[in-house]
Amino acid sequence: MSSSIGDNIKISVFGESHGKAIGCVIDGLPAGVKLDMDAVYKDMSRRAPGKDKTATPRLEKDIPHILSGVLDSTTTGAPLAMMIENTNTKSGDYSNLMTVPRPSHSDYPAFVKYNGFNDIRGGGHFSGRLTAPIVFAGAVAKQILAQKGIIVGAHIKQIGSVCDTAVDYNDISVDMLNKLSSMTFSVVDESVEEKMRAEVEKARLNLDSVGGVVECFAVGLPAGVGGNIFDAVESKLASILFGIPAVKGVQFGLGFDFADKNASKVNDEYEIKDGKVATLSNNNGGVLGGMTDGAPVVVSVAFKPTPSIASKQRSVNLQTMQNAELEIKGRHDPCIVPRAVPVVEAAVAIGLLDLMM
Ligand SMILES: Cc1cc2nc3c(=O)[nH]c(=O)nc-3n(C[C@H](O)[C@H](O)[C@H](O)COP(=O)(O)O)c2cc1C
Ligand SMILES: C=C(O[C@@H]1CC(C(=O)O)=C[C@@H](OP(=O)(O)O)[C@H]1O)C(=O)O
Repeated sequence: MSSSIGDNIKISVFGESHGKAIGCVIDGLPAGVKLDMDAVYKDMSRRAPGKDKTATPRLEKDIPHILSGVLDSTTTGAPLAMMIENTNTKSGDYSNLMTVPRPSHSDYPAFVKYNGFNDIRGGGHFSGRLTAPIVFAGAVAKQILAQKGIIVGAHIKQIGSVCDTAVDYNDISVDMLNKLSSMTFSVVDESVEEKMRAEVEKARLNLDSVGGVVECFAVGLPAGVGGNIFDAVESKLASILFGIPAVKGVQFGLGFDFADKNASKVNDEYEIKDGKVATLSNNNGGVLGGMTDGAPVVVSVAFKPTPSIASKQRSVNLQTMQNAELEIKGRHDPCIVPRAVPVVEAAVAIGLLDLMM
């Protein structure tokens, strides 16, 4: 299993959802970075489970215990190891799933790849719970980026059929991003929150789940960050974003919406603004030729509906090799998207920091 990423900042994530603990080791951090632990706790609690009806009822405090690499709240330059205890597991809910895999979860391919030795409880190492250490690493990365004038923030673009207000990709303010990063339900137009919550509640009451999109922005990047071909900003960020469980689509700028357009309508033309080169629009999401062009980086991330739903589904019994019916017990997110906002911010911050070191 490869659970490590990064060229300059190397991050390794460990643990299982129902094991003793989860955590990460971050190697390559500069020494002397004063960490604002309140900001770290804030991001951890934005993601933490058990908060409200849009989330799994599994309540975890998700307090990060730093084991090494930080002294007097300041990085020492040694690997930063961090651990979060799992305190609220109900493993009995998973007893039938090793023989009857859940549709659209990792159960079946993991059973085949690991010869049935994988820990299936709570999704094991494949669980969305492993995004807690990613958020921790991202909170550290965001603070280092902020010292360079780079701010990352994201919002819930869509849940089911309900959309947040469209953001002008060429006019993204630091104030808006800081506000989004301080919210537990991050939307630009606060009047859509109730409708989004209703969409999740409708799915939950129907013993179902619902998908959505998180849109993330990074402002303050100079032009020329990134590289060509496989070192492209898009390649780096996508490889981290696709490591988030349930992510099934990543697009930069207009992404798939470019397909039916003519260049004359969507090219990002240039102008000189305050003596500097600037683009008149930002349909490319701030990336050209794999490098930043100085406009905000804009990436949208599609999440599928949570696979574990309470209604009856068709599956198979891997012991008898017969068709089987499956009723999933347990505590699942009726929608992953609200809790995934800080996870997407973290993935983008980790990728950008790695590119900039
Ligand atoms: C924050 C977060 C919470 C999640 N919660 C659940 C959950 O409660 N139940 C579930 O079945 N899947 C949940 N998932 C998604 C599964 O972990 C994911 O669908 C599964 O590992 C299969 O991976 P894939 O969807 O990327 O193919 C969650 C994902 C994230 C990021
Ligand atoms: C615990 C978290 O989310 C879990 C992610 C998850 C999955 O299959 O991905 C399944 C559920 O696990 P359990 O059955 O143990 O409650 C979620 O609660 C978390 O995000 O911290």
